[in-house]
Amino acid sequence: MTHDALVAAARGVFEATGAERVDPAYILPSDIPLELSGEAVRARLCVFSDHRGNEMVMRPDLTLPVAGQEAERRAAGGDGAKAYTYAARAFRLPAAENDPMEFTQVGFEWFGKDSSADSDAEAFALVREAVAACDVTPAATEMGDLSIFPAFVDALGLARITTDLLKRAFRQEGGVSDLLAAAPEALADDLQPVLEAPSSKEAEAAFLNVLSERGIPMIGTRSVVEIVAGLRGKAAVHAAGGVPEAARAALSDLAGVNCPAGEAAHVLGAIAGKHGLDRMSSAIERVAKRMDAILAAVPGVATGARFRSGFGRRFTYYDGFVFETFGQNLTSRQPIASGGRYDGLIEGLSRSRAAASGIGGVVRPDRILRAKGETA
Ligand SMILES: N[C@@H](Cc1c[nH]c[nH+]1)C(=O)O
Repeated sequence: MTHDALVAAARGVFEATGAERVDPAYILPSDIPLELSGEAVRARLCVFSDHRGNEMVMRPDLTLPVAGQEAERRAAGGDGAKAYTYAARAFRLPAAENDPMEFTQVGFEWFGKDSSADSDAEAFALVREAVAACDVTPAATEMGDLSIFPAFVDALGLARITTDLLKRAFRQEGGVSDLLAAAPEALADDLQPVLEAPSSKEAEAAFLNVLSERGIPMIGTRSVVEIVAGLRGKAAVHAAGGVPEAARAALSDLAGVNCPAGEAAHVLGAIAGKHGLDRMSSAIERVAKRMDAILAAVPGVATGARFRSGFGRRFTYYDGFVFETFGQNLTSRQPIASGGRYDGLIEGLSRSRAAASGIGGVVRPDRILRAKGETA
């Protein structure tokens, strides 16, 4: 199959569901993709300045601009369940040397459907149908659920500031282990003005000042806003006595979960039981129901599918079920298909003027070609 034939095959699967075809804005103001991309994608955004000097980004995926349109539509009074589909170009600096900077994603986004284990499974199965239509055999599948960690943290009954800091740390690769590795220490004296600043703007200015006095350039992919929020959070947790030992033990058990997907609910349930976290049961039940529904819809997926508790941070809009499917001849950073749930995104993008559940998925025909050992 050629690249065009793969696009047509995948598109046929998504259009057969009756979803509406869309091709939203190519160019977005940089703040939204910067805020909603995980560190791995943020470092790969194609950024430029427009004629007024505003920082803009070529869309790194289709979920963001499609959800942006939907947020506008709902904020203007639109409602109901909506399904969209696209076969469209997206832009990212390459994840591996042989990845293109501009590529096609064929996918769909559903808004306002009920958020349930069954609709999670339905979305996953639809992506797998598109993969099958491309005549490629998946080599492996990874799954995760970004609602599990916050649910564990809530069940621990910690101080609000500690809860917030842990949830924020979870969004960053290695963030939780950094936090749990050692009790948070008091911050260096020269950072006191950052902590004492009356507003976050002044705290950010104070932080930049410390960097320039220490002669440290501002590099890396974390924004000043995030760094300052992290520093202030850490200091507050330190003042509150750090993360209690029992919570550390529960969270480090959770962080280690990496098991066959079919065993995930059992493994999570055992950890919750061991640490006396009864309030976890509904989140874990959903993992169990979802897996049953996936196994029923996609026979054979059980072999080679894994569940990892830390999986799924390429975009920070994800807040529930997430998955990636892999093929041959590609690295672990190059899924041929991926997707997930983002029930909070419409509310965030519309600044709380609207709310709707969301879930979607894509296939990458260029990578499928490579997985099949063919060239474009
Ligand atoms: N936009 C995601 C895939 C996705 C679509 N909908 C939900 N997730 C990506 O590019 O990886």
